[in-house]
Amino acid sequence: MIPRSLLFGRGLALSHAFSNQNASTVHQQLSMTAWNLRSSLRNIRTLSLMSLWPFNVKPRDFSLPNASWRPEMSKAYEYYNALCEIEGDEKRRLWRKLPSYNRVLKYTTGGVYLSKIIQSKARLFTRNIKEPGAAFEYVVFMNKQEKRCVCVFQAGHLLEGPPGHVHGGAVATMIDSVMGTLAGYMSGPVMTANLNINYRSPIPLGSVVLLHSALDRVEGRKFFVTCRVTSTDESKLHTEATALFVSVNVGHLFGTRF
Ligand SMILES: CCCCCCCCCCCC(=O)SCCNC(=O)CCNC(=O)[C@H](O)C(C)(C)COP(=O)(O)OP(=O)(O)OC[C@H]1O[C@@H](n2cnc3c(N)ncnc32)[C@H](O)[C@@H]1OP(=O)(O)O
Repeated sequence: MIPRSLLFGRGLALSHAFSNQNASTVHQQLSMTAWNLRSSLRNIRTLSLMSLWPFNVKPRDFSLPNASWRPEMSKAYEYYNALCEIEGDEKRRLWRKLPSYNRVLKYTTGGVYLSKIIQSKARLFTRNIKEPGAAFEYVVFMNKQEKRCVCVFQAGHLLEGPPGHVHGGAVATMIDSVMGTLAGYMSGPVMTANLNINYRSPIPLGSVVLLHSALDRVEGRKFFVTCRVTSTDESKLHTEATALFVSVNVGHLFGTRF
């Protein structure tokens, strides 16, 4: 929607210009008015282009550094971010930092199940807490050529399970999300069909860990993925997982299949 002030505000400037007796001032004001009109048209064009964007406003990338990040998180981020600058074969970059938004598409139908209100309020599970650092703070770096990715994850205080440690379900959420992101990056839309997790050592609340995920093999529509959660120096193994992702067509995700 274009604000009324944008459409009509310049008209006021025009009528004001003609009420002025001084010719050179009128000329000057007319030029200004023409400039204002041109800039309004530019704004209108930008607004109409933005209305094609499936989000209300330009989405915020939640995976950029913020004040809640511990030095360990920033250090790991800088390490992998620097890898993104290195060019491999055919001048292609091996590593890529993935942006991360808090919602998928504004108008996914979800078939007959979701009302318009629920659709408009839908937010990605891992990005629905507004306070920076309170829950899932993470960034994913993808290496498509090597079919693997690394996620730097800082577990916030709202993710407590056993006293002082991260809830197993929160760890599973991150594992599923990171493995699913890798499988989806390699193949297009996927759904988790099977997820197996072995918890080897608890993750202290507030600590920073790495999730190393790799594509093991592909059989038709089936993508077998592995994941290891370790300390940032990789000396400690926290969790191991394997999963099967099945590639689905868009109709499966958007509800038209059901
Ligand atoms: C950090 C970034 C944040 C970004 C976060 C963004 C990423 C988020 C990723 C999170 C992903 C999720 O949590 S997804 C949400 C949780 N998952 C779900 O709700 C999925 C529910 N299940 C389904 O919708 C369905 O069962 C599917 C899609 C999995 C499969 O159905 P289908 O498409 O009809 O396919 P179907 O013929 O049944 O199966 C295809 C092949 O897979 C095999 N198969 C199917 N299920 C299984 C199974 N459980 N275990 C073994 N094998 C199986 C079949 O035997 C067959 O093998 P063969 O005969 O061909 O050999």
